[in-house]
Amino acid sequence: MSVPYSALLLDVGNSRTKAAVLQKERIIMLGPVSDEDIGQLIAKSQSMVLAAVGNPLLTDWIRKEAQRRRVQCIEARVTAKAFGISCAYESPSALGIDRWLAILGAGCGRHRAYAVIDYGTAITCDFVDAERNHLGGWILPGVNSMRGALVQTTQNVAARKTGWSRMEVGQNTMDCVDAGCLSAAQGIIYQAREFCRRHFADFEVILCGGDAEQFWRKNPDVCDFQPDLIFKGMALFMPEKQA
Ligand SMILES: Nc1ncnc2c1ncn2[C@@H]1O[C@H](COP(=O)(O)OP(=O)(O)OP(=O)(O)O)[C@@H](O)[C@H]1O
Ligand SMILES: CC(C)(CO)[C@@H](O)C(=O)NCCC(=O)O
Ligand SMILES: [K+]
Repeated sequence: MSVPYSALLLDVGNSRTKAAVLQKERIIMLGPVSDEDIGQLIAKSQSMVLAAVGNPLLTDWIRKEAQRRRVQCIEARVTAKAFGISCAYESPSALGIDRWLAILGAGCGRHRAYAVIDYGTAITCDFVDAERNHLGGWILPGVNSMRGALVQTTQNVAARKTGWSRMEVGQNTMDCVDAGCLSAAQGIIYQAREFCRRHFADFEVILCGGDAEQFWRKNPDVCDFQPDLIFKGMALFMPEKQA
């Protein structure tokens, strides 16, 4: 598939917005952006792809800003089938667009079955077989949400508000919480592999998302890390006319 010339790619997540620029076939990641950055980026663009799961007010403002500046704004949406991949949801529009983009991005040029794990505000894992059927997936709290939920629902468990202990096991409450939440999040890689072994002859596990790198570093032999997957998925939504 030929990827078009140059466009802004915006991923409005639940914690923050991330941007990238698509230049010819290359994705240049700009990282997290402030609302002010977003305005400036839109002003400089001719076209953009928008994918939003968070902050409806900001999303609406982005749409209006694009319209006002006459920037073509393509909104990525989930459909029953796209780029050869079929969606497992009976109501495809209920699937998070970030999940779909990770699925599509990971599917680019891949012929084997795969699992894609997105370590964001929430953690999601989605499975696609070698025939390019999305089988379904998992949604669980992200590491920060896990930690926050523990503090809220227990009397005597305290946790750090920022930063993480890197102890393998804790010898005090806060370290135990950190080690427990990080182990649980890491465990998804092994659970995904277990699911894949039962369902696929051959498979790969790919990680993306704001918290992914640390989990990949601990498990480099059993998974890949592709920080630009969501943007790769978004690039597919650019019409070819700009090529
Ligand atoms: N500067 C930062 N601000 C916010 N989160 C950060 C930052 N640096 C790393 N992170 C980590 O990234 C995670 C959020 O990941 P990511 O940015 O992929 O999620 P998101 O896209 O905002 O949320 P969603 O999962 O809803 O799409 C947080 O759990 C946090 O631990
Ligand atoms: C699960 C999250 C929060 C992950 O970012 C997002 O994809 C979302 O809001 N999804 C909608 C629910 C679903 O995917 O079934
Ligand atoms: K995400």
